Amino acid sequence: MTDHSPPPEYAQAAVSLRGLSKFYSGKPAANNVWLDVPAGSYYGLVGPNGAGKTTTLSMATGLLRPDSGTAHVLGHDVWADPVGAKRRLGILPDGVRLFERLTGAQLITYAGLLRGMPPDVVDARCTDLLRALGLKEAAGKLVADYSAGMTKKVALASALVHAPRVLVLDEPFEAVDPVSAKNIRQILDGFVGSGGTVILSSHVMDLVERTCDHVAIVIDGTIQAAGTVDDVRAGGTLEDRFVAMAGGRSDNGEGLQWLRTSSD
Ligand SMILES: Nc1ncnc2c1ncn2[C@@H]1O[C@H](COP(=O)(O)OP(=O)(O)OP(=O)(O)O)[C@@H](O)[C@H]1O
Repeated sequence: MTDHSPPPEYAQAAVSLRGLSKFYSGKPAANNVWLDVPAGSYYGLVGPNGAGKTTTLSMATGLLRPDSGTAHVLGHDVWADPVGAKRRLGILPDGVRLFERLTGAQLITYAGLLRGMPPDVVDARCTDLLRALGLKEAAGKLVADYSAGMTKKVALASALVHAPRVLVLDEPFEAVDPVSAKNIRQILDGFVGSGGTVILSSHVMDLVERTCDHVAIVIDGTIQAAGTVDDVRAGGTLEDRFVAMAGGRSDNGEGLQWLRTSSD
């Protein structure tokens, strides 16, 4: 029988990435990524467009098979023991593709039943989640008719219904209004407060700085800095550190003079 017990070196980490790489047409989208996300942390993953955040998170959660390297979730190898890893994971993937011909309530119910949960527990949690995320009125509406923010929220509810211990969220606040964002932050705060781990990617440095206790900066498919937010920002702001590392462009829109001169 295969032994799926966690190797001791991964026991303390919620997520451990070891040498994860993915190449497209010979170019690295993620290049030898090593990262330990401590259990109970609120971990931000930041980086410029195309840096490899989605690729890394997809490999870490079993959505994309790496060319090399391993990913463990609470000690369970995502590829060798997918059931063990995925039981503990809630995922909000990039560019969420959902069964849009279901209503919001049906989608959350489907996610719960797929996890093998008893129907009465699914029902109760579905009601709680719809209320907590402000979707109660839209429960009977087709997801196809949801706005982008509502879609994000129903996808988050579907990721939460089985009470995972690790949440991996790709751009959870994108397209979400400020009231809903605050609402989601409170839910995530409570989740981390009870010992859960949140990993989120975001382009909003201010949000990461205010919300997360740890952060990793990804540039060109590699982790350039990782640790507590205070360590990584090193006395400045996270945005300054990010821009310095990403090599901030200062061409001031040169080459777009035509945009500034009107012929009328
Ligand atoms: N399926 C694919 N086929 C080919 N190239 C890909 C594929 N997926 C990603 N890439 C490339 O890999 C690199 C990393 O992409 P990725 O989506 O991981 O970046 P990201 O940091 O999430 O970007 P963003 O912040 O814009 O969402 C990019 O250069 C992208 O073009």
